[in-house]
Amino acid sequence: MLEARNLSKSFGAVTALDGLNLGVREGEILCLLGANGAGKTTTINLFLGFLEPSAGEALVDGVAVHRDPAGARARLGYIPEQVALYPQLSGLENLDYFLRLAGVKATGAALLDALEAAGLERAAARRKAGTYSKGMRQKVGIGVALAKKAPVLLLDEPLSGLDPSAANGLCASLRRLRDKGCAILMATHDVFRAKEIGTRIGIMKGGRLVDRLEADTLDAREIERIYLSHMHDGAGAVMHVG
Ligand SMILES: Nc1ncnc2c1ncn2[C@@H]1O[C@H](COP(=O)(O)OP(=O)(O)OP(=O)(O)O)[C@@H](O)[C@H]1O
Repeated sequence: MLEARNLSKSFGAVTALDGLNLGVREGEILCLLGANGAGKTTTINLFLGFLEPSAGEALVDGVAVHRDPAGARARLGYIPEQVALYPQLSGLENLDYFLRLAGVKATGAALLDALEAAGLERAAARRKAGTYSKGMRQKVGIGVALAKKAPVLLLDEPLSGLDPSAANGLCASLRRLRDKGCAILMATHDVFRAKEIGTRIGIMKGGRLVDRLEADTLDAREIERIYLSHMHDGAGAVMHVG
């Protein structure tokens, strides 16, 4: 559903992404770990069509993003680190607005169902979004993806700043989406949550994918040890699992 083929991006002299190859299938969660500046957000922005690749291509459900950004975006749900909502509108009205922008028609009942499935209670859905916590704003973002029936979900550091209960709730929503067949790519700094929900984990460094791990073959401490070994040595690509 998601594929990067030799995907590269430079900003002037800075190589943000250097020949990235990765794929995410239906029902998989790929978690990207990496230090600040490793290229995680650049990867997500290339899939979203917010950036043009310098070389290679990003594909969403077989659609090359740089050739058909609107077609690719129609298949995507996106949760940035801070979900921006219109503060004067309720969560329900925000959802309605974003879906109309995406050209998706849904009844009020379907919108409330999507928000409820994303974990936002009905009473809260009718409150102004200006009163929402970060976790509640993210639930509206998940609600958009659910109502759009987006087959692919991109998340950029969605866990940072969430309290443990909100983080648990988000992870539960992501697992449900995965079980329904959604392909999910998530950039995160949280090794332990990556182990908990990831099917696979990619470790990025200096714009390159330097390792790929199968999450269920390693425990969180081993993943952290491997991650730190990459951060602390100057070695190139080492593949622990296919
Ligand atoms: N618009 C831009 N102009 C110039 N350089 C950029 C731009 N966007 C990203 N970069 C550079 O590209 C590199 C990769 O940045 P990116 O934001 O993708 O990293 P990241 O892994 O998401 O980091 P973080 O964990 O801090 O979010 C960094 O060196 C960054 O400074």
